[in-house]
Amino acid sequence: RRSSKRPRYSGPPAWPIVGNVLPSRRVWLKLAEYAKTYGGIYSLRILGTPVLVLNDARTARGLLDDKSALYANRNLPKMVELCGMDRGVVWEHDPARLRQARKLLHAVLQPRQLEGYRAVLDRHVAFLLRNLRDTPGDWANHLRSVTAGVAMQISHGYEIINPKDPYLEKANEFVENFADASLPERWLVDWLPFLAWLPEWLPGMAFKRKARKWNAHYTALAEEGHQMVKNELKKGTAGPSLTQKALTESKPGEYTDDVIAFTATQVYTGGADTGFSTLASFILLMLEHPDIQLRAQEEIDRVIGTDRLPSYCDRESLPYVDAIMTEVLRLRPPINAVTRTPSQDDVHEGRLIEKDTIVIINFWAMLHDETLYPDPLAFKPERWLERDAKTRDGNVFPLEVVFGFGRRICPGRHLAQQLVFTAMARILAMFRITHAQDLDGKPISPRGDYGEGGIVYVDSP
Ligand code: HEM
Repeated sequence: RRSSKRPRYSGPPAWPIVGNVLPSRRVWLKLAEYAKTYGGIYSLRILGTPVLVLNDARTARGLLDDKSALYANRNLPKMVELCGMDRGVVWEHDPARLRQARKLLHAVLQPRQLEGYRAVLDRHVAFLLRNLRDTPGDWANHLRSVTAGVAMQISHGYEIINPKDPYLEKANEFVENFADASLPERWLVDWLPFLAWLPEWLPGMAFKRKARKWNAHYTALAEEGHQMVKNELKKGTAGPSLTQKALTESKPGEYTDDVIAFTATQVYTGGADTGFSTLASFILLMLEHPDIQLRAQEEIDRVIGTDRLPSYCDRESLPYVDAIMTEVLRLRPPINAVTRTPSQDDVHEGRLIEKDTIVIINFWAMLHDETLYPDPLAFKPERWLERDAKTRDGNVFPLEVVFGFGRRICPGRHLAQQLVFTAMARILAMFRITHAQDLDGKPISPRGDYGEGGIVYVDSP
């Protein structure tokens, strides 16, 4: 494998055989720390697998935007494959199926198409406001419901009325399984794929039984959702959705049933928790920064008045609220890192990047780069009102970074901004976010612990 004489990117020293050892918790922090010594792009080797880490947005663009075809794949973790979770979008590795899936998502999630869902979005945000008014202590669940509700409405036209809805519970179970299966540090089989060939009855093979169970669960969920829309179409009651559009408006053979079913299911995977994570971070940050909250409320009162609620169309006239959204996503990106892999050997800046290298895109490091954002751990929306020459550069503006790069850029980025902006602006217009109080009248601080998975959200509000 090491036959080429071309130099490779250097990186931290590695142990023989095992190579570099990374922490199992918050690996992006360690990777960002290494960047201080080894720069915006450096290499690691883990159990013989070459790994390249991208820590700065300009370097990432040079690879992922400029050579987008070469870096369009994600390396497929063996556990994800065993679970059949490579069907859909995120881990889809069949180029023809991926093309269909991305085209379908684009057909529904591009800004012009989203206008058709504006009323759906406003209705779900209205439920959110009502729920927050009635039971504010349950704010995290209410935030979860709004993002889940919008995602399901768009994927299947499915209206969640009851939070204990059995289809929603199944979808949530899938999201958990999906996040678990995607964590490479959890599964030895990701690093030693031959384990997948050993019989299931051997000790240490529990992962195979789990994979079989999760595979069946995912298949049943995708088929159930798909069948539900087909039945509604037969009855003439199907509302607009990605599945309805694909089944009724596409040319024959444009999308297979299988691609439609799994792509629709991944709208929920991609959209529900990322939106929840962002809104939960927003609530916690507003609680910590009452001065910023007040300034945003003053802006809303001045620009919108009190006769109506702000909407997405007001984004340009509410620059401070917009800046809050940007800064929440910069400081607490819901996805801290993702991976890609080159489909063949590449030479970049005179250095060899071998085919099948795991390329880690470390969004966290990019969004906390102190040369771009001084005092990077502080929440300062005003950075985005007075953007200097460095941060005015679209290459490094957080909303151009946090949704990824190249061919696998987040297809839900327009929907995400519409939903998150509308919810933030309306919450600010309607409520003052303050600490709950205990029986003695003392303020209770939420713990606000962030989880560890692929999507990082507040586990214990
Ligand atoms: C604040 C909200 C969101 C953030 C920060 C976010 C961020 C991301 C990122 C970083 C990626 C990986 C991009 C890459 O590899 O370069 C991604 C992929 C994806 N996102 Fe989002 N996302 C958000 C909301 C959504 C929504 C609302 C949807 C669906 C409606 C969605 C659907 C997807 C899908 C399906 C993928 C996989 C695309 C692929 O692999 O080709 N996301 N997102």
